[in-house]
Amino acid sequence: MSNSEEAFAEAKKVIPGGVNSPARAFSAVDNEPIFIEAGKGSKVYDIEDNEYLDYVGSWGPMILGYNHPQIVESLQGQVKKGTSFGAPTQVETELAELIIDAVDSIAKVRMVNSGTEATMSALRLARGYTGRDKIVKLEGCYHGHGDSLLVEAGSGVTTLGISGSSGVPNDIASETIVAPYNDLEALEKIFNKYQDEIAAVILEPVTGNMGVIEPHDEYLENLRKMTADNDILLIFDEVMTGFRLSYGGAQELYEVEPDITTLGKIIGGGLPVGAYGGKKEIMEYVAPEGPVYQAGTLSGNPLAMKAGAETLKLLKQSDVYASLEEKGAYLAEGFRNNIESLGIKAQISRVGSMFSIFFTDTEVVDYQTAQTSNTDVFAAYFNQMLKQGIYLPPSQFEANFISNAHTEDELKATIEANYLALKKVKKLE
Ligand SMILES: Cc1ncc(COP(=O)(O)O)c(C=O)c1O
Ligand SMILES: N[C@H](C=O)CCC(=O)O
Repeated sequence: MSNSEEAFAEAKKVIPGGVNSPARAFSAVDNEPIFIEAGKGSKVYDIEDNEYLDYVGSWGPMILGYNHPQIVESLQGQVKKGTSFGAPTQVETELAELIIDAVDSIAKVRMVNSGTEATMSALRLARGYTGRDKIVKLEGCYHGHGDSLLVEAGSGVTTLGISGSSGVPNDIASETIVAPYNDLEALEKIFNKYQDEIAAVILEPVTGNMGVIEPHDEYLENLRKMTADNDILLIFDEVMTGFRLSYGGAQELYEVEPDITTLGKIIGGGLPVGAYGGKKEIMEYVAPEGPVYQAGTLSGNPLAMKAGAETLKLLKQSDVYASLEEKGAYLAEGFRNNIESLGIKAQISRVGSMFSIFFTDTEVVDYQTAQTSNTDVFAAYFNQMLKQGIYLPPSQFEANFISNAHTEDELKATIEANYLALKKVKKLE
């Protein structure tokens, strides 16, 4: 047994499935998780000190790479002062100001501890503000594990083929209406049927949790118009895309402003965090200013705020987004050349530094088409990459992330590994 196998066996005795989040389980790729000891830049090291070039990035937060010296230093400074007070600190205001400065649609923002809390709270706020109960979510989008949002969810729910409804009261699930991504006609029908009952539409503006899928041209603009025309709030879940696709997130990239935005991942610099923000008149509904209650013992935790603020300051000062776009384009072109020269049924989907490979020749535009990808081929591909020391998310229905720490040589090595892995899996098609 390897050290990771032993560690996994031990973990399974005391933790359900041996993992604290199902997405880490490796069961969809017929393998077992690697136990990580450390990370530095673009690399992670397992408990046997094997080195992996990493494209998981802690599922998104590590845009600057692991263990960035300035973030580590700022955390050390904060640890010495104290790790939690349950009282206001100035660093909460600092991070809020950085977010508001970056994201035009946010006038006020409330910090929470995870992306799940952010989306749950955003829904409660939308319901409290509009006085309506129904929510529209899009198939294959994942917004964390809140009751209202597990219906037809992506990420681990799709990876593990879980229905999403076990343990969720019918009365709650029935308030969620599901529509396909990239399909305005379906939404129009829903709006006509439930016109005065829908509080909000929530979506990942660019999806990552059914693999990366880009919105069709003008999809987000038209969605904005349709929701406004029907007095329905538009919630962009930018937990993954916020500060990832550009400093102002997907909404800056596509020039569409939602009413409420949810954030997480990058804004905590690798510590547990979430946030939701939006227009002033909507955010004024949040307690103690307004009637919508939401709270948290560790909300605005000074360590998370410090790491987040330091990360945003580093991102703001640099040309990181231009560089990530270049790296993403280089990697995607290399992968596409490999696919073409080997004649494999696969496609690369990429926006900025988020990308996925789908093993299908059907154009992937939504949840149904994402599911045409051959997950057996994906599993074999994943394992071939891992053997070559490339650590990818262990699921077809996740996004890969490039960080600012990835070098040109590392990207080149990844393209070479991709060629060899594709060559090996070709016979499985
Ligand atoms: C788009 C999106 N929303 C919400 C979440 C939930 O965030 P968390 O895992 O921090 O609860 C995630 C990731 O898990 C996500 O990718
Ligand atoms: N897809 C999820 C978030 O983006 C993966 C993280 C998790 O649920 O553990």
